[in-house]
Amino acid sequence: MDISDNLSVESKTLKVNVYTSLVALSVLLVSWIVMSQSLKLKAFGKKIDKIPGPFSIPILGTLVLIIIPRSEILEVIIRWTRKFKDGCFRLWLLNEPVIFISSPDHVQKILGSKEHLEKAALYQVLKPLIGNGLITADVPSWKAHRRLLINSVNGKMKQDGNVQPLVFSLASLELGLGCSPLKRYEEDINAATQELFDYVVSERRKQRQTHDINTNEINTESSALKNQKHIGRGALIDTLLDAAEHSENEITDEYMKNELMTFLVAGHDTSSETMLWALFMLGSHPELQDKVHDEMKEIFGDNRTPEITLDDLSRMTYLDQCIKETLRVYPSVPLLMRKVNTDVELEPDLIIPAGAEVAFCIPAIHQNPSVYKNPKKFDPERFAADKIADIHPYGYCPFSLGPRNCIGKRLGEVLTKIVLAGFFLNYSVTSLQKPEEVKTVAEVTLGPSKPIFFHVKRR
Ligand code: HEM
Repeated sequence: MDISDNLSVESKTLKVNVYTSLVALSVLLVSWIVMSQSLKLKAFGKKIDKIPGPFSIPILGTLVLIIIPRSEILEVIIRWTRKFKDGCFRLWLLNEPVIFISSPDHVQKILGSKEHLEKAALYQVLKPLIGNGLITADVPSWKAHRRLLINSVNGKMKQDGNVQPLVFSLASLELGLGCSPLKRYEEDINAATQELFDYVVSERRKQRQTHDINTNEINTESSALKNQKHIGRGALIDTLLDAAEHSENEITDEYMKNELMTFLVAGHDTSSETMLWALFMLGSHPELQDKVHDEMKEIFGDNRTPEITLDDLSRMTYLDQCIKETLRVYPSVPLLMRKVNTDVELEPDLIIPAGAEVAFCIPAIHQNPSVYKNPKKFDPERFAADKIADIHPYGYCPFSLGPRNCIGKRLGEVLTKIVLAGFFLNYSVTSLQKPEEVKTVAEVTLGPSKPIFFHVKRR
């Protein structure tokens, strides 16, 4: 064996040693990461378990949830809200904790804060449908886009005193999409809508270009003609296209379609479920329905097909109370969820640890007996002008509250009101089932567990 053989054996041994050390180091590193993660999780779990809740076991979580039927789940959550101190309890969904809160002061601490704007992981299920639109957006892009869109949602209504066109473009579609036969074709509708948006975005872009060329060619000082360029603008799609023209906004076609889909999804079923529940409640309380009809007659006299204006809507105070009470008893979005970024001290002995997911069960918040006397009763008088101030501002949240509330709140209210106003001016309705016979099913929106039947009569 010569010296070069020795060197080659030594270098092989050295290589083996380096590999062994690297493998050992990697194993150590991975074990350290796993251990520190599991210690963190254990510490996190311990903090969560300081919050009371129904019986749960490690890994499998709160087992009882498996056997509760879908139509009972809301009632069970409301019961737990009443059972646990301060209306706060934790559930374990397998290994993932969720903390439910319901007291208005606690709700305010999270929804009212600028700190806790992040949505919970559950919202990811909506991403295939609406991508990074406002509802599912992460906080930085939400901030940029919310600022951009808010004026186009509310501004359009202020410009057009007559709100009827809004209803024809949105609510007629709403009533169609909200009804159950079409639910069967949901996938096809979604695919077709995406295709439609492709078409709408590209056509609108072409139209705008042609219009820009024409108005530039006219080259006149007439302000009327200059303004023509903006006729029809102010719609959501134009706000997005305007923003896309300024590259710093990074508005892609994909984002534009997702945002249009977000507004369609967020605006339609919510408003149509509200209309449905309002019909059901007023159809079950004929004396309240008569008051609504009297109000319509007072505003419109014998005109059965009026062009309803914003001014007319502001005079419909009793109908407004009925819609508010409908949204209290049947909030069309039953569940909101956030992830908190810092520890939140709800009470000195009740702390939500940073990183936890918090759920707001709106029906449970709306049936809090310390906010509402006799909470099960449908009573529009709660929202009369001289009583509304008695309601804690965070005890009523059908449109959520705080910085990340519903951007379409005003539009949703106007749509619902105008459709119901037209209806009660011309028709009377009787619900063929009693309220106690119809249960609710909480999905993304709050629907009835079975079809509701009405008898409708022309007045
Ligand atoms: C009665 C009708 C409506 C109800 C009850 C309602 C309720 C809500 C609620 C509770 C949220 C918060 C969701 C969450 O935090 O996860 C929300 C968000 C939202 N709503 Fe509505 N909504 C209604 C109508 C509308 C309409 C008509 C539009 C659009 C034209 C709309 C667009 C949106 C959007 C885009 C968001 C996300 C806002 C953001 O994260 O910044 N909503 N809505």
